[in-house]
Amino acid sequence: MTSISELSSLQKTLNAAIDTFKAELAAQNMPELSLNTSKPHPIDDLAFIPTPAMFEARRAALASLGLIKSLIQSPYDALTANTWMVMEVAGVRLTAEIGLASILGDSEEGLSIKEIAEKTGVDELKLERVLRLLITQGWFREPKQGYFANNRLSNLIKKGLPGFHLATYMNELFMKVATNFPEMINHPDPEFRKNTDPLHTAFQLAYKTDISYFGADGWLTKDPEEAVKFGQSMVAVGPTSDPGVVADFAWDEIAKDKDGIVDVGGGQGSLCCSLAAKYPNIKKFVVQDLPETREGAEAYIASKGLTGRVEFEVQDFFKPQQRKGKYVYVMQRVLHDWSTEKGAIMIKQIRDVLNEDSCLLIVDTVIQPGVVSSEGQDLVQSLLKLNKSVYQPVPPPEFIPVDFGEASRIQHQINVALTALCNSFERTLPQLQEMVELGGMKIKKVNATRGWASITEVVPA
Ligand SMILES: C[S@@+](CC[C@H](N)C(=O)[O-])C[C@H]1O[C@@H](n2cnc3c(N)ncnc32)[C@H](O)[C@@H]1O
Repeated sequence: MTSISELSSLQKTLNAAIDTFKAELAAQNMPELSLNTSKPHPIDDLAFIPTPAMFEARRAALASLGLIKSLIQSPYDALTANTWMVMEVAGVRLTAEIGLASILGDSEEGLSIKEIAEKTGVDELKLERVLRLLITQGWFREPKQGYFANNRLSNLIKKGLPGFHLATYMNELFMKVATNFPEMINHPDPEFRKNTDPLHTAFQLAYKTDISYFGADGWLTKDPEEAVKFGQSMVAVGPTSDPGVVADFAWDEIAKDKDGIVDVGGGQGSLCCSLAAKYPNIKKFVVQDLPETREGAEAYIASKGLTGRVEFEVQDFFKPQQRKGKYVYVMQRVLHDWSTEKGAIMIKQIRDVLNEDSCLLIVDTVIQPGVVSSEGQDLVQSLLKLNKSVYQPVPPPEFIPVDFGEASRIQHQINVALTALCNSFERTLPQLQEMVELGGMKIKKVNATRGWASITEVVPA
């Protein structure tokens, strides 16, 4: 592998990906993309689902762009930029907390830093420094010197929008936890290092507590306000995977002649609400979670106008499952919070109520390795072969890692974030298999979706 062929190959993949992306925009009569406007683009709609070709072109473009950046950038500059990346994360939280995006609204000319300072009460010179840093990373824009306006990214963190919860609660939680993460992994006590329970994590170190974050006696249970904020943040993670989960699986077929869908550990019910809106023939949706989630879930379900069709019920997923019948049980982003042994106990509770008319779906990411394929396939050929209606991922082109590198960043970020928060993790396929088998079940099929989640069909062993 010479560096010149690597760069040329990535450039070719990038060009093919961008050509496809532009052609898909044009085919859908969508406007050109721009970061120099306060207007959102139609593809920014949280419910937007790209065509399979557009989705794959975006993955390939992000993967090649990420690698081209690493190839071209001075490695020492990359190290230096990484050192202070944390200030960008802090800067996004600051702008969300002071409501800057809401203040700027959809003004194209923006507001002067003086007006912004008056409206937010924040020192203008300090804020200007933060904004200029954020602009280098695509947040906000400076239409004329000293004036700042929203763009497609900053629009997402307006108060009341899901992105606001990511940029505030989730941002702060993981900023704190991240500070102690190296100490967790490389703890002076070897017993702490080896421990895989949720009581030996960066969370306890950072928050100086001896309770776990999740669980019946955990941090969220003891603080209902915190539980509501966490629930809102989980809803906010949804748009990165929900549209694909809803669109890329035959939910109406699997739920046909069944009593309904039971979302075990379903949080505020965002998945059930999205499914209820798309599949009117599915009879009933039940969101099961801990008692402290009820208030937030019922408010969320009501806000979607789905009270009655989607109902909340209390169910501890470590205790025997109360719903016995012809149900499709779903566990989304739940097993990844627990060790393999605990996950197997949760799976066993479902297995105990399964009959020939019911089934279990696990919705979680399946972690792929970062290995670079030496026999990558030409992206143009792969895109030409894509089925237009049923989503199937394309194989990685030459020099693009199996996990599509930058395009799988969120999966890997959450994988490490889970380790830091509760000593759990996203699973590779063999790791998922191990947990499912320990729970007395076996994997029937793994279905890819346009997003980071896979839908794994699991049946009794
Ligand atoms: C990471 S969130 C996932 C929520 C939802 N499934 C989603 O995809 O947005 C994990 C959920 O598990 C719930 N949970 C934690 N321990 C539980 C238990 N013992 N029984 C039932 N739910 C529990 C939490 O309240 C939280 O809503």
